[in-house]
Amino acid sequence: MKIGYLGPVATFTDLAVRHLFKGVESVPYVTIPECIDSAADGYVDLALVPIENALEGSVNITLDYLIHEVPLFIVGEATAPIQQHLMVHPENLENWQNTELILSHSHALAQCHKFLHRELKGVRSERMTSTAAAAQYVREHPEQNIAAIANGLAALEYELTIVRENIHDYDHNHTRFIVVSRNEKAPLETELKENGFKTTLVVTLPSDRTGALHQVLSAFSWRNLNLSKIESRPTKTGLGNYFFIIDIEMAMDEVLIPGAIAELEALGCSVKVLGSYPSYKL
Ligand SMILES: O=C(O)C(=O)Cc1ccccc1
Repeated sequence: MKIGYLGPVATFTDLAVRHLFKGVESVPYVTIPECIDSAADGYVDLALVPIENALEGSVNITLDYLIHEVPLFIVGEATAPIQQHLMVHPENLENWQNTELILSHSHALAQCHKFLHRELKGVRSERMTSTAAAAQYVREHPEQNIAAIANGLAALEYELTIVRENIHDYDHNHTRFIVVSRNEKAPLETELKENGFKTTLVVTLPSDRTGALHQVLSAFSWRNLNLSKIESRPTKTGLGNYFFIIDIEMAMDEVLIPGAIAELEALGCSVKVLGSYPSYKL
């Protein structure tokens, strides 16, 4: 089995792959769409990508790509704690406080916003495709006095020196990753024990119907179906048109979820099941 992930080596996504799938062949991709495409095209069996961060919210590119671009299913999810560190090339260690540029993934920069504002005020920051891509760039450019925000494995892998540890602004910094596959029932060969199940639906409301969202939510509530997330994303067909992405805290069954879907369809909604899958804590 092969699994694609947002690379290069030592991203947080790579750490999640290593925890979830010990010893499995993994293939790094530069961007989230490239990674998802590799699963859609069958170069890899599964792809693992970040979808949501506790501090920064959804990774929109992941949601949008799954909804609009590829016929893939979510077959698993994993939530991992995230610790961000500031690191520099050892040749710039003495002078790191005069760093001129901070590189990282946009979510990592946002997770350390207060730290950067407090301790490195006025220093420019630039987004990279991932935290590890930032660390790799810093390794390859010792002539520049720059720093990366990334994890401890990236510091080891790219031989950088951590100058400030745990610079994320809030302790409860967790990221949710999803595993996607062309096969709705692809088994996850993991030794970890699941921590519950989820089913994710994409619901499009009938346009301009008063109270439609209220009716949608009541289809879940009177069946006692607990929702762990509801998020709207633009359909990209015009201002004011949205999909609702709804996570139900339960595996697909034969009665309750199909009943809720039938009720939503009777209300004029269109419903797509993005997946019903086990959930893991890393
Ligand atoms: O850039 C990475 O290392 C990723 O895997 C994406 C990401 C960025 C910030 C927090 C969690 C995941």
